Amino acid sequence: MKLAIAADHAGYDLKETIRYLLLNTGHEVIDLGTDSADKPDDYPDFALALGKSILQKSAERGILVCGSGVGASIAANKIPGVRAAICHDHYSAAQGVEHDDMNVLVLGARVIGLATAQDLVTAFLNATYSGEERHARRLAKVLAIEANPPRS
Ligand SMILES: O=C(CO)[C@H](O)[C@H](O)[C@H](O)COP(=O)(O)O
Repeated sequence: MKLAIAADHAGYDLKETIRYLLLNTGHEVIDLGTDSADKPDDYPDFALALGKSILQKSAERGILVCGSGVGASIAANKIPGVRAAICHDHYSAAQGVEHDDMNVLVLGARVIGLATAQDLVTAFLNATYSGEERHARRLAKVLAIEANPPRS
């Protein structure tokens, strides 16, 4: 699969490990930074770059890493067309795709270990959106909110 991956300084080490794992399992990976754990930077910059790669279809799905996964999730979900979720368990990483058409998996590098991260990435990548009527109906409602968000 064609994937984009990005992290801030707090997620850099996990991002690099996952990137090599993905390359070793035959995926095409666009690395959108950051390039160091030592230089503090800002997660919204990487969430934006990754979100753009999804919107522009340079990547089918994305993996985003920050310290907790919270900030990156918040930032990524501001981008129309991005459906990002922080996951800590296998069920959510798979079901988020199957039911909700999640296209960005967000990981908290200061929260989960490598084995869990690997399991979540595998669950995310092996899952496909079911498109069943009830899920399509709910997703259409999500997209309607995105297209016309309440302003007050
Ligand atoms: O976890 C995060 C946001 O939810 C990000 O990794 C932040 O950048 C985190 O706050 C980094 O903290 P630091 O003290 O600047 O390393």
